[in-house]
This record gives sequence, structure tokens and C-alpha cells, in this order.
Amino acid sequence: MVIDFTKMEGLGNDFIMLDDMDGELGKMGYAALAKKLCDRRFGVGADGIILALPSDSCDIGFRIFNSDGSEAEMCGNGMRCFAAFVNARGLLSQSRFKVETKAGTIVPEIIEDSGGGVTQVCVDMGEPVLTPRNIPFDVEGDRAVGVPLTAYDREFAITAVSMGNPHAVIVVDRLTGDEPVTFGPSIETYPLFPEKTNVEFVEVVSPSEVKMRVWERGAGETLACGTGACATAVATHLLGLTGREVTVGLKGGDLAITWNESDNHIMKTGPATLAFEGRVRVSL
Ligand SMILES: N[C@H](CCC[C@H](N)C(=O)O)C(=O)O
Repeated sequence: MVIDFTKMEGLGNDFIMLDDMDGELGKMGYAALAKKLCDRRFGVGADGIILALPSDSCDIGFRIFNSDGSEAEMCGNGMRCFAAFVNARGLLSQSRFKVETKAGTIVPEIIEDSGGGVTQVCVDMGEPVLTPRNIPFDVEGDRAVGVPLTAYDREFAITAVSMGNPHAVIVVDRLTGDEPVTFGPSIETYPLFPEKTNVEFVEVVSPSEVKMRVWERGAGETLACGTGACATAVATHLLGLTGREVTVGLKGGDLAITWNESDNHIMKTGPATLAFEGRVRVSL
């Protein structure tokens, strides 16, 4: 099958954007397609694929598959790219729309075309989920804040948050940068996370600024993680370390996160960038 695609990235977290409104790609199997296309040697190369799909409940549907073929409930950087993609393809004409995802209804709004293929997008990411059984994180209680967990003979204090997808946020005194590859794989697959987890290592710079490095479930270390930035802002606020407006500094750049006191929604603002468009012949 010959497939037209658009390659986009949000702070270096890169995705192959695919229009599957006619369902033809789904017949190949999205998981196998993701593994094939995301391979950085034998394919196009990306952290994941993102599909535009019909929806009965929202303006449009969204699914994301990691580079290992696993499906995630949501993707924050990918949602910004998705908004710019569906707008550029004319699938939707409005700048603010409702998207059906496995994490519920998500509302992106295109706020500025910065030129050069860069679009600024603000996404209403919905409410964070803090109850461990709904993350899921198999510990008692109605919140998991600073829960001790040992990996590689080192104890970590885990604050678990779901943004539709699970996150284990760990605050460290000072980031060395090698935490994700050193500790990420063992925490991602820790038995207390029955659906595995994304893992964020965080250094608090001030009450309004943190630095974060991430090991993503199903993708490994990435340059940025949008849902992870939201989970980080929630976790550091719960720990009393930051306010409700936080700039999260990632390897790929900064994301502005606000956790609204009024409606408990998380707002995330950042860029979506067009890398290139292409056509690929795939046989699975
Ligand atoms: N690897 C994640 C999905 C992508 C999330 C990340 N790229 C983002 O920007 O939120 C998971 O399996 O939950």
C-alpha cells in the first residue's frame, strides 16, 4: 500500500500523521503499521503514529500508537500536531474543536500560525486523575504522592498521575540527564503499574519553573512529553513545590502548563511544527 503522510513534531517529540478517515489504513493493523513506519533505520522514523478518524461524539477522532506498536490513551505533543494537521488538511475549518480520544474529549485550539510551518496550540487536556486504582497504580489510598519504590537498589519517591495515560513523576535534587535511560525501563515495567507507565524525572528550579526528562512507555527516552509535562506540573503542585502555573523545561523546549483551580482542567500551550510530507510504500 502507498501511504501519504505528514511528519510533525512537538518540541522534538515526533510523529507520523495519517489521515485514516476512510479506514483503509486500519485494515493493515495500526500496531504493525506503527512499528514499521516508526523504525528510524528501516522506516520513516518517529516516536509514534497519530491517526485522524471519524467520530460520532466529537468533531473528529484521534488515536496514537507508540513506536513499539502499543496504543496510548492520549498524547499531549501529538494533540498539538494533530490540531495543526487536521486544520492544514482541511478536515476541519474551525480553530477550536472537540477530539474523541481514549482519554475522553480533548479540546485543542490553534492560537497562532507563527509561520515557517510552526503553529502555536493551546490544548485543554481535561482533568488529571489522582486515584491510584484509576491510574492504574496498585497502591492503597486516594492519592499516590511520594510513594517509595525501589529500582536498581535505589529508592524513588513516586507521585502517580494519569492524563488518560499513566505517569510516575520523580523529583530529584539535580538532574544529571541520564536518569531516563538508567532507571526508566525498570520503572516503566514495575509490577505496581499493571499497564506500565511513563516516567518523569524532575528538578524544581522555582515555584513556577521545573526541568523534566522523560522515559516514555512504549517509546523510550523522548525529547518531550506533553502529558508528562502536565503530570509533572500536577505532581510538583501536590508536593507543595510549585504553584498552578508552571513552565516545564524539556530537552526539546518549554511547555506552559496551567492547572485551573476553577474547573480542575489542565491547559497546555506549545508549538506544533511541520517537518516534511512524504509518500511511502508499505507491505506488512
Ligand atoms: N508514550 C505515551 C504516549 C505518548 C505521550 C507523549 N508523547 C505526550 O506528548 O504526551 C504512553 O504510552 O502513554
